Amino acid sequence: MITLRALTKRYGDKTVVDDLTFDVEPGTVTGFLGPNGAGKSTTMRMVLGLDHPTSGQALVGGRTYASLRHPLREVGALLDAKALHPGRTAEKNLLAMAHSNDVDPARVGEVLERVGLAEAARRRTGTFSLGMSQRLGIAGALLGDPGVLMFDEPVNGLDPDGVLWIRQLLRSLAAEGRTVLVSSHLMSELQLSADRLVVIGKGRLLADAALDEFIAGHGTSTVHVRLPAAGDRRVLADRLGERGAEVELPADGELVVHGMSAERVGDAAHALGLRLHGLTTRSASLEQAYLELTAGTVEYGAAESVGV
Ligand SMILES: Nc1ncnc2c1ncn2[C@@H]1O[C@H](COP(=O)(O)OP(=O)(O)OP(=O)(O)O)[C@@H](O)[C@H]1O
Repeated sequence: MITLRALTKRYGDKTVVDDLTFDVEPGTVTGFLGPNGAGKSTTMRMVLGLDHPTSGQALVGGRTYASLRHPLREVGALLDAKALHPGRTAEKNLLAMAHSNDVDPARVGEVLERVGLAEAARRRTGTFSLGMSQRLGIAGALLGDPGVLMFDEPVNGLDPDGVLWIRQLLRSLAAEGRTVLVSSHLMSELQLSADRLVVIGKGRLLADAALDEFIAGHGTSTVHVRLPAAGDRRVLADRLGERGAEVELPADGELVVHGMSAERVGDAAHALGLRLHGLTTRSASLEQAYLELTAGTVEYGAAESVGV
C-alpha cells in the first residue's frame, strides 16, 4: 500500500505537488494520470526517497522509504529505463542490485526469465533496444519480490507485443496481491489495464476513483441513429428535441442524441412510424473523460486555432 498525506513539493516559489492525499491499494492496478508537468514523476520520486517532500508524507507499507531496511524488497520501480550501467551485462547489473539489497542472487535468473530476457542475460545493456531496457528495468523492479511496484510510462517506445506483455504483467502483479501504480499518457492502454485512476493537474488531486466510475462521472455516452430516408432525420430530431434530448445532425447522415437512452430513442422512432437502420449507444472513452477533467490544468497546451 502507498499512502500519501498532504504531500507537497515546492521548487522555489513553484508548487509542483500540492497537498496530495490518496492511497494506492494492494491487489489493484492504479493508473496515475495528468498532463505533462502535473507532478507525477515528482510524486513517485518522493515515494522512493529520491526527492524530499517540502511537507506532508509519502509512505510505503506505512513507513517512509528512508526507514525501510531493505527498500528493494518493499518497493520496486521503473522510473528511467536507461538508468542502468551500459558497460555491464544485464545479469551483472541485477547481481549488483541484489548484492546491495541483500537479495538472493538466484532471483536474478528468475526475474530475467519473467521479463523474457533470459537469452540476453550476458549482453551488455548498452547494446539493448529501448524495449529491452524497459524489460530489464522491470526485472530490476521485481528483483526483491516487493509488494509495491511503481512504473513511470512503462509502455514508452514499446512495439505492440511489448505493450500487450506489459498489460498482462500489470494484471498478473495485481492478481498476486501487489500494489501497482502506473503512469501513462496512453489512455486506451490504461483503459485496458487499470482498475482505479488517480488524476492530478498542476500538482493537485483532480480524481481518485474506480475506472468505470471515473468514465461515467466525467464523460457522456451518446446514441447514434441511422435512418434510410433523409427527411425522417429531421422529423425524429424535432420529436427528440421536444422530449428534452440534445440532437446533432452531422453531415455523415447519422443522428447523434445526447441525454436520452437508446430505448427511448427507438420507442420515439417507432411511435412516429420511422424506419431505422442503426441504433447504437457509444460509451464515453477514458480519453474523453480525462480531457474533460483536465481541461484548464494543461500547462503547455496548444493555443486554440483562430480562423483567418
Ligand atoms: N529539480 C527540479 N527543479 C525545478 N523544477 C522541477 C524539478 N523537477 C521537476 N520540476 C518541475 O516540476 C513540475 C512537475 O514535473 P514532473 O516531472 O513531476 O511532472 P510529470 O507529471 O511527471 O510530467 P510528464 O508527464 O511530462 O513526465 C514541472 O513543472 C517540472 O518542471
